[in-house]
Order: sequence, then structure tokens, then C-alpha cells
Amino acid sequence: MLSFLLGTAAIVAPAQYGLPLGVGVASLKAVRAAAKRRKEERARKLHSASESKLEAKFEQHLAADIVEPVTLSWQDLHCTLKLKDGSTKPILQGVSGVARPGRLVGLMGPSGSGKTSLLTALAGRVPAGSGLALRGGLTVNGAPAAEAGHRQAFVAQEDLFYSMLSVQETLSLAAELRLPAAMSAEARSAYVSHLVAVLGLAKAMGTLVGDEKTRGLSGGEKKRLSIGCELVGSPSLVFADEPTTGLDSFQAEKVMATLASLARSGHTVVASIHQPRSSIFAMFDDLVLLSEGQPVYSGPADKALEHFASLGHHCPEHFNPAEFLADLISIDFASPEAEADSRARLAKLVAAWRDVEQRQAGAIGNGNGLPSSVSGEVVLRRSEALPRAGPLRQLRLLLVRSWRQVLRDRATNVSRAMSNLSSAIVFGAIFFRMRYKQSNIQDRMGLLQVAAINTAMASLVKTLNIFPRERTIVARERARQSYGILPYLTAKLAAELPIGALFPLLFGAIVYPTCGLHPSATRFARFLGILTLESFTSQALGLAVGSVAPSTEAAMAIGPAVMLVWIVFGGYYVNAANVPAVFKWLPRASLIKQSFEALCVNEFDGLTFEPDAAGGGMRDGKQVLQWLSFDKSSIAGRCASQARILMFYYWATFCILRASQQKYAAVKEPKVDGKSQEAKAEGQKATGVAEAVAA
Ligand SMILES: Nc1ncnc2c1ncn2[C@@H]1O[C@H](COP(=O)(O)OP(=O)(O)OP(=O)(O)O)[C@@H](O)[C@H]1O
Repeated sequence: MLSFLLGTAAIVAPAQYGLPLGVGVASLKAVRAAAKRRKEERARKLHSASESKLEAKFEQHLAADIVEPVTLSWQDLHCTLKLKDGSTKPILQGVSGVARPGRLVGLMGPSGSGKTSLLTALAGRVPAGSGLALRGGLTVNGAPAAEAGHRQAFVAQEDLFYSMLSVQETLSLAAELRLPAAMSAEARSAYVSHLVAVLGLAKAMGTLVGDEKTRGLSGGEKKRLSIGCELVGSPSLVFADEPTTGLDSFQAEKVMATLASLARSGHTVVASIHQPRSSIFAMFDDLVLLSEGQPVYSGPADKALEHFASLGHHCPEHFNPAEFLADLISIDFASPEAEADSRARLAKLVAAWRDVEQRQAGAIGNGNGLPSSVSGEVVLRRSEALPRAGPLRQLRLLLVRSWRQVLRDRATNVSRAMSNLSSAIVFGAIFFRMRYKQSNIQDRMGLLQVAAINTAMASLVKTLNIFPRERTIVARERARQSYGILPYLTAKLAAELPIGALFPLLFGAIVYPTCGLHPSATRFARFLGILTLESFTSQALGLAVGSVAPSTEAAMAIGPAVMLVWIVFGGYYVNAANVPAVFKWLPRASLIKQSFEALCVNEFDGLTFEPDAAGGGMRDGKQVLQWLSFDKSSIAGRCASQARILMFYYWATFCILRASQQKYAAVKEPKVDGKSQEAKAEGQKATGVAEAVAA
């Protein structure tokens, strides 16, 4: 209203007082802008007030170790895969069930039965654009899962960590990044200690995570650490994708015991598992059995054998029930007859379970009588659920992590140093004490070119080897909204560049005097500087390639191929003056060319050479530079071009990483009309059955 009055006044006043119309329009714009600013300010205040309320509540819950009770139910869930020929392949066919607070739900079934598909669908983690479409009902405490605003964690199959951090450091960092900034250091440390106790990792607190090169945690400990990292912030729902894969039976049992104890403490835990031993099977409260994407059973684990016995399939005494069930619902591909038999058996089991669902739905009455809203207050929206450290704090924490990782990775540092040392010795031996004959002009050019190539390749290969894996860790941490790309990238570069500079310096410091390059201290220093800058640019290229490549193998294939182009246009093999107009930009974009050109100017400018036998040849360095078309170049100019290329690769990496954040497909609810309404009612009945069976 106020803005309307002011706006009217702004129109009327200028006309009345004879002010030009332009001034009136300008003041109207100013009034509108001021009103908009006030509105935004009000919204911001409101938002920050609600956020601080949420954070305060979150803190209370953390301090009191309260887990919000969450009941997840899925009704008549279908998942289909769109194939290239336009047809669709069913992955999940009408699966229903419920996961309750305080209970551990096991998703079991033979390989390819759809366990991972169901788990990712329940967790809302089906990648968008993967060709998978989801349909059905998915609710959390009665509200559609996407809007429920609960906290959840997803423990992926592969355990990925910064290998040179200890258990304590990994958990503390997760806590520092994701717990409210207002929480005191003592409270955070107490929270981590509590987490360590829950995970049973007290003895391994100081152990490095480790990797192929450095011994560290056992497989089971790594898995429990993965669970721990996901648990920071007390999620109500915990999904674990095949948490026992690759573990021996002892470790598998410890991991499952951790999940069971989480369930006991109020979390709702859903874990997919292939074929557990009987002691693990006994830990499940509820069981969802799938075969070929179809439900065979969904309900209390201790009632499963009873259900199959009622269908004439008795589990022999002292037999692992999990093995019995796996055999019962698997398709036997040993012979066509065996396959037909097992398919017929499976069809009967599926039909029998659908019957049970129908009967239970009938007993309950109808879908409307189902408990659509289940107990459990939801206090935090998922998007607001993770109060993060501010950008500067993120930067500091990530800098410390990157610094530790780079500094402690002795195996990588030693191998980089050895590789640079051996190249320097080989080049030093080949180009030992070059003289100033005509033939030495070619030697000098050759040495400068291989020095540029060696420096670039060493830096590129090291980055390609490490970065794609690190990118996956970062993507996971970003999915938990732990930090932004800018603090991450800045911290990484700030930590890695000083150590990264040591290797080209080592190489250059040996090659320069051994090969007898231009004898001048200033030129020696410039030589080292040019190589170091080139090494950084090559690392930046590695980051850009590593951020687009889907895997390390792909990155290792793409990176050297790109570098080959830059080598060809590096100034030694193709003279820039002869490059066709359409490729003129390539030498300008070549990091090898910038480096080689600067090295040539640094080397040849001011050098004189002995004439050949006929008294001819190139007598001074200027002629050599002219011959190379580098006579108008300067070292400063080439370094500025190199810096531009470097910044371009950093910028490209930043943009790619920011754009490549995984998006997930939504579950489409069946339309509420005609046929699809029936489908919804069926789905609700199915939930009722699942809930009734579970109850
Ligand atoms: N993105 C996808 N592209 C192609 N096929 C897929 C995709 N996702 C799932 N499938 C297919 O769906 C079926 C179920 O796969 P899913 O990984 O869910 O089974 P699973 O029970 O977890 O198997 P496993 O125990 O071997 O991991 C398989 O036949 C699989 O090939």
C-alpha cells in the first residue's frame, strides 16, 4: 500500500511541479526498488529467524542424542528402464513395504533382483537422466518423501576417503563442516567421541585410512568409518548399499552389528544385502525379499520362514535361512528344464505374496483406513538440515585436509621426485655440457622442448591419477552439503602448489648446469620459473580433464591425447608461421608452446655460436629465434599467456565441478483419475498390508 501511495506521488508530483517526465519515471523506479529491497530484507530476516530456530532445535537434539522417529513407506513402487530401441525394461514391479524407527530392514534377493534399485529409489538417489523412471508412492511419516524434510544418510558401496587422514581427523572434519558453527569445540569433540564409540572404532582412532600404497584401516573399519561420516548430524533414516560386500564374515558381522545398534537407538535403517550368514540374518527385524524385481515377501524377518512353510517350502533344520530363501527365489540357469521349473516356482511365490497383500488389504477394509500419517514429528527440512561452516571456515578446514594429504603421501611424493630425478639424469647424460657449435643449436632446442614436455607430462599424469577419485569423494561430500566448490578448489590449489613446485625445480636444478645451458644466474632462475609455471598449468589441465572424465582410466586416455595436440603445436615440430589460419589458435593455446618459446628466448638471446666449416650458419641466438619465429617474443609475454591458459583451466574445472552435481529422479505419483486412481488405492492397500504384516 505504502509503495502504491509513494508510487502515485512519484508520478503526480513531477507533473504538478513541472518536473520532466524522465525524473518522474526515475523516482518511480527508485521507489519500486526501495520497496523490493524492503521486501527482500523482510524475507531474509524471516528466513534467518526460522533457520536459527531450526539450528537451535538441531543443537538440542544433537546434545540430547535424540533421533527423530521416521517411518518410510513405499507403495506399489515401479521402476522402469528406457532402452535404446524405445522399449522399457521393468526393474521393480509393484514393490511395497515399510521401514520403521528402531528397526533394521534387510533388502534381500539374488543378484540382479533389484535390491540396489529399490534402495536408491527409497533414498531418492536414482540419478536423473539415467533412463530410469520411478512411479508409485513414497512417503515419510505420511508426507511425500520429497517434501517430508527428514534427515537421511546413504552409505554407498564403495568407501572413499582422503587416504592420509586418520579416523579421528576424518570424523572431526566431517563434524566441523556439518555441525552448527555455534556448537562449541568441546561439544563437537564429545559428539565425535560418541560417534567413535557407536562405531566401535576407538582402537583405530589414530590409524590412517590408507590406500593401495599405504597400509591403513581394514575393510570393515573403512565401512564403519563410512557409516560414521554419514551419521554426522544424526540422520533419522540410514540407507546402506550392500555394506558387507568384500568383507570377511567377521568384519561383515561387525558392520551389521553397528547398523543393528543404530536401529536400536531409534534410527530407521534399511540395508541391502546379498546372502548373509545366519547370525547376520538374525539381526534383521524386517525383511524385503525381491526376485526379478518382484516382491516375494515383505514383513517381519522372523515370520518369513513361516510364510514360505505355509506354501510348502520348509527350511531344513540347522540350515541358514538366508541361504534357503536365496535358493528358493533364485532362477536356476543350469539347464532349460531347471530354469523353467524355477521360473514356475517363482511365479507361484510372487502370486502367493500378492494374495497375502490382497487378503490383508481386505481385512483392513480399504486403503483409506490405512495409517497414512505415522507418528514422528519432522523438525527440519532436508535442504535446511545441514547447517554448514561459513566459506572461510570451510576454506581453512579444507586447506588443512589437503595439506595433510599432500604432505603425508610419501609414496606419491617419492615416486614424483624419483621420476623427475631420473629424467634429469637421463637428459643430463644425453645433453651433457653442450658446446656452441652449429650442431649444438639443435641440441639446445631439443633439450628445451623435451624439458617442457617432461615437466608438463609429469604434472599431468600425477593429477589424472589422483583427481578423478578425489572428485568422487568431493561429489559425495557436496551431496551432503558439506562445502562449496570455491573453498574446495582454492584450498586444494593453495595446499598443492608449493609442493608441486618442488619437482620441476628439482628437475631444472639438475638439468640446467649439467647440460651447460646459458651460463647466467638470472637465466637459470628464469628457467626454473618458466618450468614451474608450466607445471602448474599442466596440473590445471589435469584437473579440467579429471573433472569431465567419468573414471581414472578415461582421464588417463583423454589427458595425454590432449597433451599430444599441445606438443605438436609446441613450436618445435610445427613452425607457428606455417600453421594454417584455421589452426592459428592452437599454438596460442598450447601450454608447451608458451613454455618452449619462453625457454628459447631465455636461452638463445645473447648467445653466439661458432660458424660451420664453410664459415656460415647461425652466428647468434637472435638468428635462431628468428628461424623459430620467436624473434618478437618476450619471456614476460609468454608467461602472461601461460598464466591466462592456467586461469582458463582453473575456471573450466570450477564450472564443470559446479555443473556436474548429481541430480536425482523424482518418484512420480500415479495420477488421481480413472484407472490410475485404482492403482493408487491398490498401492495404499499394499502399504496397509506391509504395515499390518510388520505390526
Ligand atoms: N541404470 C541401469 N542401466 C541398465 N540396467 C540397469 C540399471 N539399473 C538397474 N539395471 C538392471 O536392473 C536389474 C536390477 O539391478 P540392481 O543393481 O538393482 O540389482 P541387485 O539386486 O542390486 O544386484 P546385485 O546384487 O548384483 O548388485 C539388473 O538386471 C540391472 O542390470
